[in-house]
Amino acid sequence: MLPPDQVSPCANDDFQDNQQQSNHVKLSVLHESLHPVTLKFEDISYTIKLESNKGISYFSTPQRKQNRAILQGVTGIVHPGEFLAMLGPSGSGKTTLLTALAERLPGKLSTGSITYNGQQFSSYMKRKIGFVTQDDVLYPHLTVLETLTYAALLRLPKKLTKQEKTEHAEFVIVELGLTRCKNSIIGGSLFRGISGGERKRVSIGQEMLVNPSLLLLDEPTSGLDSTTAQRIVATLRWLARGGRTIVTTIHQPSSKLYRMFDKIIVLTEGCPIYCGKNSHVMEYFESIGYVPGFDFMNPADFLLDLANGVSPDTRQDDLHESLPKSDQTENQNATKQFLIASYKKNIYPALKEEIDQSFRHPIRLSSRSRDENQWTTSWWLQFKVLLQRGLKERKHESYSGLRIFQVMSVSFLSGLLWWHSDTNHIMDQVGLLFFFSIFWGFFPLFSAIFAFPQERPMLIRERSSGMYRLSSYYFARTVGDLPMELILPTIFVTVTYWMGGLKPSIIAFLLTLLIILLNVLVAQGLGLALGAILMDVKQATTLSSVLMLVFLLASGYYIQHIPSFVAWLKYVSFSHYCYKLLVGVQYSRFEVYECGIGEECRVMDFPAIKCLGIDNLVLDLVALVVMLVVFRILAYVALRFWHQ
Ligand SMILES: Nc1ncnc2c1ncn2[C@@H]1O[C@H](COP(=O)(O)OP(=O)(O)OP(=O)(O)O)[C@@H](O)[C@H]1O
Repeated sequence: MLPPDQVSPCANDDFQDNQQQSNHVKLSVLHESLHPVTLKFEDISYTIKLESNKGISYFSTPQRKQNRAILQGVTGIVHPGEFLAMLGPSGSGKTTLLTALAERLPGKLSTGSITYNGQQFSSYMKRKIGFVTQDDVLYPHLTVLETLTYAALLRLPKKLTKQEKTEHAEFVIVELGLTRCKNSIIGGSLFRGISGGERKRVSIGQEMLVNPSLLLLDEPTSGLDSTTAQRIVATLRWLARGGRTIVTTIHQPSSKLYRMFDKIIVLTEGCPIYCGKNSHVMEYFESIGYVPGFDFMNPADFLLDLANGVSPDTRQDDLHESLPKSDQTENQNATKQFLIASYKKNIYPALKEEIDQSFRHPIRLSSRSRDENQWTTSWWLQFKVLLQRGLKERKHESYSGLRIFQVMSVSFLSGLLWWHSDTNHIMDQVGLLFFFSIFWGFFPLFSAIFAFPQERPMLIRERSSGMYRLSSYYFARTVGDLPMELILPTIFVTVTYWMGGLKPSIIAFLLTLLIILLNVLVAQGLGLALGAILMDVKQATTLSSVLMLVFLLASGYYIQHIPSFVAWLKYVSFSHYCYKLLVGVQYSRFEVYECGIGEECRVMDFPAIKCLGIDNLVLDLVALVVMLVVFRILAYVALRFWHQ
């Protein structure tokens, strides 16, 4: 396999001759762009509203929202096969521009337009764009190989077999120099995994896999050593030569790296001061009076100095000499203003003409491309892969010893506390049934709240690139949680039911278990819905604790004479239905208990049970099933609202 920097730009034929058959398949998918894209952006301006408070006191009145221009009049064109870099000081708007080009800005552009082959952004284009963000959003418990293999399975087209997709993932690993750490876990904030540079390469690899026509990268070399950075930029250049359009932001490239770009845009405070061919940049600045201070200066350093308003010592004209030298900031601002004005006068007209020219010959997507299935993989495959990935990622969490210990210890303790209670101690027995309904309401509810808010960044990233349907993700996530959600209550009920001396009947035991499992699913559904609606763990936890407290009190165990104007509360409490069903299964209509010495009373007349009224159990069952469906639909709708 040829290293990327040795690949000739037009060497597709040589390539095919030199590579083995298997490599040929991988390279053809990775190297050649099947749908070249010309990216044009014209007069882009983007403004955000900032809310500022005068003081930091809670009592200070909020000031009016201020507008802040982040981008102003940025124009450019990048053809297939070109590699464009955005340069500029920190805060100059590079990331914002890149995000705008990926159509992922949270707000709308104030002015300007972005087109892809002369057409607006579409769901078709969404799948042709690869976007590598500055922060790597990766699953911490997966290995490098697993991360890239799952991405390959989800993102590569249906026509490739599983084996071929896996080989692609392996190929990208070799290509990005990740072989040594391919079996290491990614790692997170609480446990160490691969290094920051390796994480960045995994993020790039995920996007490389899909053979994007337009690849946008936010600082792909930050935190990397110069050799690795060079290798990555060489790979990107190689990808560009395959007919892709590649745009990257870059902070402080070495001169060697800098020379690999075809075009550059230099930004200062959101305004462009240069946009065009890399080979012409020095010539241009020389023409307006700026040359590097010394012969071997890195051009990138020179440009960054200019973007910061720092003019080199050897300025050839004395245009600014009249400015007061003592005031450095003013001087720098004047330099920036001069550079912006020069751009508008000298570069913008030519750029505009180039864009207008290319608009006359818009590249039309072939009807085949337009009609191409919106999704690269089937619903079922997406579901299977997401389920498998979710199980792997969350097995530490779901099957954590701590969680199992928590449930087992509570079940043994409850078994001991209610040890062989019998019907004669009916109050205790009813208490155990109520405890079942409440414990298996709280536990799954609070576990489920975290599901969607925690996975949101990943979902945003993957859905933005059209990786899978929301429905396949939703089903995979909920189904993946089921085994542990159901195993733990099963163990709990088995231990506590028999230790607690409840009705010694297999049927009664199985019915009790089924009711509790249904209760668990309802509580889990409510947790998922609250998490998905609020998308904030803190708010969802607070609301859930209030709800559970209301359910606890309104279920009919603690208070038997609830005032009629709040009595309806029990009808919205799933714990109430669960408790009622458990009591109904445990006691038969004509069962008696010892209510005094030698005195027998009907169980149905026991105050707590009488108040509960255990007739119409079918209706209670229906209520639970309806809640199960409604909460899950609600969770899905809320998720769809957040991830349109
Ligand atoms: N949502 C926002 N709220 C407040 N300020 C914002 C927001 N988005 C962007 N900005 C501001 O816009 C400016 C440009 O931000 P951007 O991230 O695009 O810069 P950058 O050139 O990529 O910086 P860096 O190189 O440090 O990543 C910054 O000053 C930033 O603080």
